Amino acid sequence: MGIFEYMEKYDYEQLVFCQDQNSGLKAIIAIHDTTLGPALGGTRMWTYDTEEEAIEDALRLARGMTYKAAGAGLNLGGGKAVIIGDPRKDKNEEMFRAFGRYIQGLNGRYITAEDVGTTVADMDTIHMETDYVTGVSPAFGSSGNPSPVTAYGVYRGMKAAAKEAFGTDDLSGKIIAVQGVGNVAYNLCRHLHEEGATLIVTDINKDNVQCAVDEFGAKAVDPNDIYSQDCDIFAPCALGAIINDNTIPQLKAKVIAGAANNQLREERHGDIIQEMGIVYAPDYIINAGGLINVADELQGYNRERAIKKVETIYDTIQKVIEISKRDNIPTYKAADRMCEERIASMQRSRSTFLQNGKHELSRIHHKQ
Ligand SMILES: NC(=O)c1ccc[n+]([C@@H]2O[C@H](COP(=O)([O-])OP(=O)(O)OC[C@H]3O[C@@H](n4cnc5c(N)ncnc54)[C@H](O)[C@@H]3O)[C@@H](O)[C@H]2O)c1
Ligand SMILES: CC(C)C[C@H](N)C(=O)O
Repeated sequence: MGIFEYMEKYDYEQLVFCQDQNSGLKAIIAIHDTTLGPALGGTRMWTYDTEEEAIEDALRLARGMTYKAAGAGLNLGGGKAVIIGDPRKDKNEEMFRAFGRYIQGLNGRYITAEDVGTTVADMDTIHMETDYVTGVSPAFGSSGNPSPVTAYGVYRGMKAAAKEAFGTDDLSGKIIAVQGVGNVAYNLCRHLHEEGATLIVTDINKDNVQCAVDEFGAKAVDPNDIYSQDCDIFAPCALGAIINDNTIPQLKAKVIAGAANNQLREERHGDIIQEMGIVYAPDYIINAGGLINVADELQGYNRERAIKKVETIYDTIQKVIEISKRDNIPTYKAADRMCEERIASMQRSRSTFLQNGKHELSRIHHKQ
């Protein structure tokens, strides 16, 4: 499919290519929809095999952010950036400063933050060139690393999903299988351990696994065995597309609630797990805590206010479950419906003339 054809299919607004020979910057910024506000989404740095793969990733992730912001009740649109390169080898100051200038050139239509392969330090470098960046160091009055807040949101959403499946949101005594013990899941495991849950963990990084074993008394299993564990809740916190034809028959959990983006390989996998009676907490609803946290910076960061908003992920998951029951549709579809309705209602909202607004006549009036 051609790029314009793909953009038309999902109604993307803009795709920006950024190149800087000196630093080696090759970046793509995708802006999906700014109906609700400026497009906020992280910058991913990854060794894409082809340029097409990088474009596709930027476009797909940008659209995901439109839904994430709409579902979280934020006045933000969806965008995402990708930098082609190896985050362990190819980073340099000039690259992120050149990238910052490209973001500045968009004049606030796109605001960036961390994603896979980028860090708070990278955001600080971008911040040298533009204010349209969040997740900057707390030293600048910003919110820093979003992962612990994402984890708290996942914990809250997991409790709401557990309430639906087990009649109680108390996770003490529940057996929870966690896939990937990275930045988000480490913090999630801490909340679950403190509440008295029993943890089963896996990761391809042995140090991360050992950490969870030592600190939270977790049982470690091989990466391929995580799906078939006898557990109450499965928390995917590593990769996307892990709910698929191969893994679904292995699942014993009654709840799927984790941080990973794009958990369903295909939509039909969401239909299958619904039919199996599994309560699925849609990924972009349950993992919106990091976005909510960085978005708070736009009003002057207040951690208490951000955390209060992240807590409402519990209510949002409950709302999605209600829509799913009301309309007799799987939870992933219910979440999409809820977000699309919010965006559509803002698109329909009447455009009233404002004397101090952006209309040509308003400007004439002010000049007088
Ligand atoms: N960091 C955030 O604030 C945030 C926000 C929203 C969504 N997410 C999503 O949550 C997920 C985790 O994010 P993170 O920031 O913790 O990333 P991370 O890279 O810190 O952690 C991911 C972990 O998964 C492990 N892993 C990779 N492949 C694996 C496999 N096959 N089996 C088992 N473990 C494997 C990695 O070794 C790593 O420890 C990602 O999908 C990310 O897109 C993160
Ligand atoms: C804005 C960021 C915190 C975005 C985050 N990487 C996410 O996927 O939600």
